[in-house]
Amino acid sequence: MSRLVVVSNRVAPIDEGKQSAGGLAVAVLAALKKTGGIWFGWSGDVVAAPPSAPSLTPVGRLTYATLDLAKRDYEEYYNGYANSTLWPLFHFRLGLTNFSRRNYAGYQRVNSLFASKLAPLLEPDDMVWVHDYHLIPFAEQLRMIGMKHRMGFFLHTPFPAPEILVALPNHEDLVRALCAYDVVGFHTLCDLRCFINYIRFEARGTVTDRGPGEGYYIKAFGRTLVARSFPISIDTEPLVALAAQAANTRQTERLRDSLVGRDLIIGVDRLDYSKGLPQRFESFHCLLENYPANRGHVSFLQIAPPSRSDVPEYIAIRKELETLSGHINGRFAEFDWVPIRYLNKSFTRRSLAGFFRVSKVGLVTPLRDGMNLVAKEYVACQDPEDPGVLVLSRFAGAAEELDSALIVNPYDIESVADALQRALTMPLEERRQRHADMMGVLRRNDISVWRENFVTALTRAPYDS
Ligand SMILES: O=P(O)(O)OC[C@H]1O[C@H](O[C@H]2O[C@H](CO)[C@@H](O)[C@H](O)[C@H]2O)[C@H](O)[C@@H](O)[C@@H]1O
Ligand SMILES: O=c1ccn([C@@H]2O[C@H](COP(=O)(O)OP(=O)(O)O)[C@@H](O)[C@H]2O)c(=O)[nH]1
Repeated sequence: MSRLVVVSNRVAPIDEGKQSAGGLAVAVLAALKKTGGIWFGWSGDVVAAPPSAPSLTPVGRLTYATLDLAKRDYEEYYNGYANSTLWPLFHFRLGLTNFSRRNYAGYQRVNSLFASKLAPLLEPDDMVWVHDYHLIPFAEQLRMIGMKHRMGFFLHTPFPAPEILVALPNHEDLVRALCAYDVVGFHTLCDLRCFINYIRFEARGTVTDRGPGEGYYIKAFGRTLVARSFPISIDTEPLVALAAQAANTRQTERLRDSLVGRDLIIGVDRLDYSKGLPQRFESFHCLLENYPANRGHVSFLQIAPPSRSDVPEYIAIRKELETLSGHINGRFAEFDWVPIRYLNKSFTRRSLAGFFRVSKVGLVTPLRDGMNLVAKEYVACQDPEDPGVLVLSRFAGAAEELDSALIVNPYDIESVADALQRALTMPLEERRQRHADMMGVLRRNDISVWRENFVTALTRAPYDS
């Protein structure tokens, strides 16, 4: 069997005890732990003079190969083109999308640099699996320096509708670069459809259906590849076990004690404008206004670790949420009850598992999200005898599979408040049924299935390199 070489911008913290707030790192680590191989990417450090060779750290059957970024690369590639151009555009936020030629050049430069550093580590039989929008040109760059491996790409964000993508000055170059892979994977059928439509109507390529669940053959820009949806998931059974243990840890007990019998609504998200946090806070406000019996009886815990804190839009959303939570707490708090507990810090998976377990409602309301693993984790952490209810945005990739959640439109503040009220008062039998349906989904499609489906597709894909 070929060795798997995974390439992503974010590599999970090498100290596994540390929390890694970000679904890609969580999911890729879970997938790679089983197969072994190399995980290549940015170390997370920004330094004046990056060393020329990657630093190699073997951990069991897995070797981490990481590179530091120079300040200029961090600004132009990561903060710039990846997170100020592609991220907002791929989340359908044209109004927040900034484009500069300088950042685009930085993006290409880092992709080329990373490809040149990975090439010497590759063995002839390796399969290369590249992740996410930071690294779209990676395969093209590897092929330019003569690498002939099978190469797959998985996009962890949504793929935008072609009408939005064409606003990007270099959209054609970007999609041409995607076509340098042998397999291109998306979370949902909706993302896949957007890609197919671009190929058909903008790139004038051909698209052939491979049959149910198998995706499409794409012929475009002189190459043949497979495009398909592979909904990412969680390591379901270990998380179920962790949550059962975490139900009685000291920390979980402290949270439970602090509630003194009140119901808890929980949200856990990187502090990102795609997560719909201001609208979520407004919906909780609306719940307290429209259903006053909840005042003094329901608390909302929002965990929001800061993310991409050098990008101006992320600074702005942080300020906005501070104002909003202060306003809502000022309006409703009592001497013995604070409606919103808003925390800008991250927690370990174990802590989160316990917090999810004691929460009556999991509130996951992004305006757009590739998948949203928190939605799946919340469900897996419930007590099947007395489960909480997931309230889930229709715009999270997870909604395609978790249709037994209460599905909401996060822009419709009042209807989210209604869904919260319904969740808080839902009869036990209905909660159990919805939970069992969703657990069925999470057991059928866990992280191993995601990895195996992708790797199998890559092994069998047309290979014209
Ligand atoms: O690496 P950062 O800039 O700190 O950001 C963290 C990650 O955020 C994004 O995660 C996405 O991947 C998840 C797993 O597939 C998915 O559930 C979620 O909907 C996405 O937002 C980003 O795509 C990753 O590259 C980042 O590492
Ligand atoms: O304090 C935190 C907050 C989040 N996470 C994890 O970070 C991931 C977030 O992934 P998701 O797909 O929900 O969103 P992303 O941040 O990747 O956009 C999930 O596995 C969370 O459990 C964590 O470990 N600690």
